[in-house]
Amino acid sequence: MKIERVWAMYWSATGTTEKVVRAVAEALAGKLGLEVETYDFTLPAGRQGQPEFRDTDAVVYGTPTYAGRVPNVLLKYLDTLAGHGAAAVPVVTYGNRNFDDSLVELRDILADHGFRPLAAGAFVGEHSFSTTLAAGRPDAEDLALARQLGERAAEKLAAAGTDCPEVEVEGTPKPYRGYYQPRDRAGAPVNILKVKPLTSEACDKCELCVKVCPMGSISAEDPAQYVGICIKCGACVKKCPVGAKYYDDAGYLYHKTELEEGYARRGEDRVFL
Ligand SMILES: Cc1cc2nc3c(=O)[nH]c(=O)nc-3n(C[C@H](O)[C@H](O)[C@H](O)COP(=O)(O)O)c2cc1C
Repeated sequence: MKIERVWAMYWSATGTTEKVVRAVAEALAGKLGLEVETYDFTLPAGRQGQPEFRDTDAVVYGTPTYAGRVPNVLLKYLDTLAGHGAAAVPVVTYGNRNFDDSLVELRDILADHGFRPLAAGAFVGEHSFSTTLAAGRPDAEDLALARQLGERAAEKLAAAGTDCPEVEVEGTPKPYRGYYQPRDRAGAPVNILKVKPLTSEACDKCELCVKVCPMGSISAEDPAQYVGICIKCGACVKKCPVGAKYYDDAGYLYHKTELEEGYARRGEDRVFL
C-alpha cells in the first residue's frame, strides 16, 4: 500500500509533544516525498471532530504521559478515532520521571480503533510542572532521534507496506498499572486533583490563558476564575506573558520539588521499531 498522506496529530498543552510529533512526521514525510498535514486536538474546538483517515495515510500520533498513562481526560475523544487501516506511529512525551504504561496504552488505543502501529517512541519533554526538570527538552539531540524514528518508520513502510507487524513497546500490557500516585514525605497519597493555579496582581487580563486552556476552563470575564476542571497541564502558567499564574498548594509544590530533586538525571528517549 503506497502512503499518500502523512499526518502530525497531537495533544500538547505546553508544546513539547507537538515538537516531537512534528519532527517525526516531517522526517517520515520527507523520506516519502510528501508534505505533513497537521491536526492539533489540544483545544476543545480541536476535539469536535477529526480527520477522515484512509489506509493510504501514515499518522504520527502524540500525547504526553500523565500519571504514567495517556491523559484520562482524552480517553473519550480517543474512543471516537477511526483509523480505517492507516499506519500509525504512537509517540508519547514524559517529564523525565518515566512513561510507565502511556506508550503501550496509546499503541493499544490506536490498534483498537483501526490503525496499524508500526513504530513508536517515548521522548523527554520539559515537565509541565517545572522549568528546571528536563528544561528545554526536547532539545537538538531528542529531535535528531525523533527524525531518525520518522525515517526508520518510512523505511519500514516502504519495505512492508501497512502489513508490518504491530510494534512491541515497553510497558505493562492491558489492563496496565494504575495511575501513578504522588506521595508526601510520610508516604501518604497527595491528592492534587482539585488544585488550580492562582492569579497574581500582575495579570492584565490579556486573556491568553483563556485561549490556551485545553479544558476551556478559564473565564474570559475574569481570568482569575477557573469555571471548569484544571488538569495541571501548565499551559496557563507557562504561557502567561507576565508570569501571573502560580500554584500555592502545599501538596502540589511538594510533589514538584520531589520530582525536580529525584529525577534530575538526564532521562532517556526510547524508540521502538
Ligand atoms: C498531570 C500531569 C501528570 C504527569 N505525569 C507524568 C508522569 O507520570 N511521568 C513523567 O515523566 N512526566 C509526567 N508529566 C509531565 C509531562 O508528561 C511532560 O512534561 C510532557 O512533555 C508535557 O507535554 P506537552 O508539553 O505536550 O504538554 C505529567 C504532567 C502533568 C501535567
